[in-house]
Amino acid sequence: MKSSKSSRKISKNSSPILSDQEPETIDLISNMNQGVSNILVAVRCRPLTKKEKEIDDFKTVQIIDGKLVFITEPPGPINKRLIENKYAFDFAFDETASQQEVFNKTTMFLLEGVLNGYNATVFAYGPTGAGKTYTMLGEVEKLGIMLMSFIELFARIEVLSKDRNYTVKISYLEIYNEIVRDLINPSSTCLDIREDPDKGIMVSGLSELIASSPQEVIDNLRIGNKRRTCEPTEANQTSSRSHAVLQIIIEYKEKNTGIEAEQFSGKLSLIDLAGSERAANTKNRGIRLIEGANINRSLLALGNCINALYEANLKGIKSYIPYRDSKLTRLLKDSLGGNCRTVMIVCISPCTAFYDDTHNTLKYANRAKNIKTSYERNVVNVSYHISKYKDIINDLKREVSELKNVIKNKKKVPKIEGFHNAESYNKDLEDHIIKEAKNRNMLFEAISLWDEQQELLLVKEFELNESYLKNGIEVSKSSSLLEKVKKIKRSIAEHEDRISKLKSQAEKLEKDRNEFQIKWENLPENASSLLQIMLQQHIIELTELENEHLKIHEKSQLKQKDIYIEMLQNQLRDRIDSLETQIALKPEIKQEKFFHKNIELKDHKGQNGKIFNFRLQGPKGSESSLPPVSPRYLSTKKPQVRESKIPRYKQKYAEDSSSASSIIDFKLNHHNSTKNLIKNGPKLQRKKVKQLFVSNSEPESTRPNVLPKISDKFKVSPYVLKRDVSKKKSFQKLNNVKYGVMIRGIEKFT
Ligand SMILES: Nc1ncnc2c1ncn2[C@@H]1O[C@H](COP(=O)(O)OP(=O)(O)OP(=O)(O)O)[C@@H](O)[C@H]1O
Repeated sequence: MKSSKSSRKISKNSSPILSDQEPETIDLISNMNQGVSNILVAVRCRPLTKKEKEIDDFKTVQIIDGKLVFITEPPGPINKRLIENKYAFDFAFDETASQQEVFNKTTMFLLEGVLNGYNATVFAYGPTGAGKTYTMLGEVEKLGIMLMSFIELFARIEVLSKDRNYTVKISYLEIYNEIVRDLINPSSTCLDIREDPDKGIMVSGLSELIASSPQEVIDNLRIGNKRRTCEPTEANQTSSRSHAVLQIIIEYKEKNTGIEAEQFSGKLSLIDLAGSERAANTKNRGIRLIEGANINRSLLALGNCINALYEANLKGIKSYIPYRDSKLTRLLKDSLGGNCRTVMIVCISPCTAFYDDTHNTLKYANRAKNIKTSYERNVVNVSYHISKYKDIINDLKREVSELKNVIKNKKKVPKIEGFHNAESYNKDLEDHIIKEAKNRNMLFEAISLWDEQQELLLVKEFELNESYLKNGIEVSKSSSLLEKVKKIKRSIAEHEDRISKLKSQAEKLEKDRNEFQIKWENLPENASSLLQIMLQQHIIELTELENEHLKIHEKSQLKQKDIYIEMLQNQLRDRIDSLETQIALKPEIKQEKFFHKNIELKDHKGQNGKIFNFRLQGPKGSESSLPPVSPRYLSTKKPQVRESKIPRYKQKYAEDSSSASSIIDFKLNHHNSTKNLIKNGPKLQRKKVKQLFVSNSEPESTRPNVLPKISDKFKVSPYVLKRDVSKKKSFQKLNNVKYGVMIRGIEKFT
């Protein structure tokens, strides 16, 4: 099925719905239809809750004239006087605005477009607990925009069905921790976002439900919402931790036009974004903190796209919009910049505690006001209707006359010696440029996908580790996660395969490119310099492309590092909690000594050294239930080893010896808990790991007595492999300890 797009504006006069609208909405719609603006930004301020009123009933937000928002910084110990800022928006709703009023002014006018083959998006943005879910989904007696849209759409379809055959499809997904999940059919996990040349942005494998009544949709939405990831946070008891995207696809064909009728399709995307939040406010830890980081990252990416669209608009140029920076922005690509009308409902709270978030949100929204994009109708071309032939013939005529002009101009070019050769070289070079650009694009795309999978792998492994911590030896609870991890690893391997093929293709193309210059040696100077310029320009473009990609790649690498650091912090926190519990339970263990030691393990050539931190044990007796660390952290990541003549742990000890950490000075024994894990734990672990303990024979004074630094990724695991006695002995000798440890993959010790 091929598609074509035709630009057509909805004329104000032909719009039956305009008569239903408030006068100010009519102007805004008319502006949008004329391309004066493409995004409508409305602010909605929720009332103070009962609890908030009890603490402090000062309101930081005042709404004036339905458009102006005044925000007042609450007086504090430093700022005694009130500082006020003012912002103007298309609409500003105060706490008294009803759900119906918000719907009528912000969403109702989009429905006509959607029923006529245009795209529209409404998203609620704002800090956690500011009223996004209330606005989009609503409550039992106070239906939100999603449900009201359905009721209104079906009512209109009933009227329009006299002349048209309509099909309504819905999909409902969430983006949680950068993973796309189907909320209607949850069996399909980790969906991929793709760009289809015909259909535009699409989520492969996402289920689409054909709906015949609003009730059916409402029922499905309710079920979907129960599956949505919600957790209580400090700021909101039922905080949505994911971005929920409901898409309504409306397809229609005119009746009585036979099979040649065009099929139009309009899409309404209704999005309840997860709350923007500051970690300090929410006091989130562990997985919540990672969620928060992911939420903020995707909202930041959304902000960056909005900024880039704004800048492009200001300069009147087409520039790079970083849609690829997050799943959310990739999904919203055709809902922000392209063929779409967008409404942003900015939810804020007047509560003093929200002041900073509210102000930042208003600044963010203020930028979004000025975006302008192009608005086109979607036409799926079943077979062009006879009435469209005229347009096509006119287009073809224009093309023929342009081509004629090109030929005429070419004839005017003076003949120069060697020009014929130059033309054929020119053609070869052009073909080559196209090939090389395609190859680079595919390579960068493959690397981006690889990056995404790596990020996903980190998140999943973290979840797996959390699951071990929570469920201990219950393998079944982790088995689906293990499956996912395996699947992701397979996908990473496939991407790596593809990347290596594309890289060798790129190398070959680069070689061909260098050979071109040799061929041009016999050409007249002006012809060869023309070709040189073309080649240089091509190289510059490739470099730009590469730089752009590198930026994206670097961001992803940083993101991976962030996730990794979060994981380690979390593990460390758990371990400290556990230690503290131990201490509380067994005060007598405080007397004993227990310490960490960094040991560098090298391969048989004395290279590829890895530093591992081993827990060195004092006398037996006390037991610890310290949480295990995923074996992956030992095996897959290469630690950065700093070059130094003094052994690292001694260096570190020398630096830190004065700041002794009391926690590490306690004697703790992992032996029993680890033995249990090995005995009862997942097969995988049983096979791979066994813990050996190293008795201390170091003089007391050289013991490192500080916690390992977070960034030293590989210091924390206590897992080592079973190996033969001779190797253990050589390790003992080397490290001056009684028992040695070995890691799989390291053949010998030096
Ligand atoms: N306009 C409003 N009128 C009355 N109550 C509201 C309004 N907006 C929000 N609330 C109430 O405020 C609370 C928080 O709202 P909501 O859950 O919609 O916030 P949110 O922005 O979706 O938060 P999160 O991002 O954490 O999911 C809810 O109890 C909701 O009922």
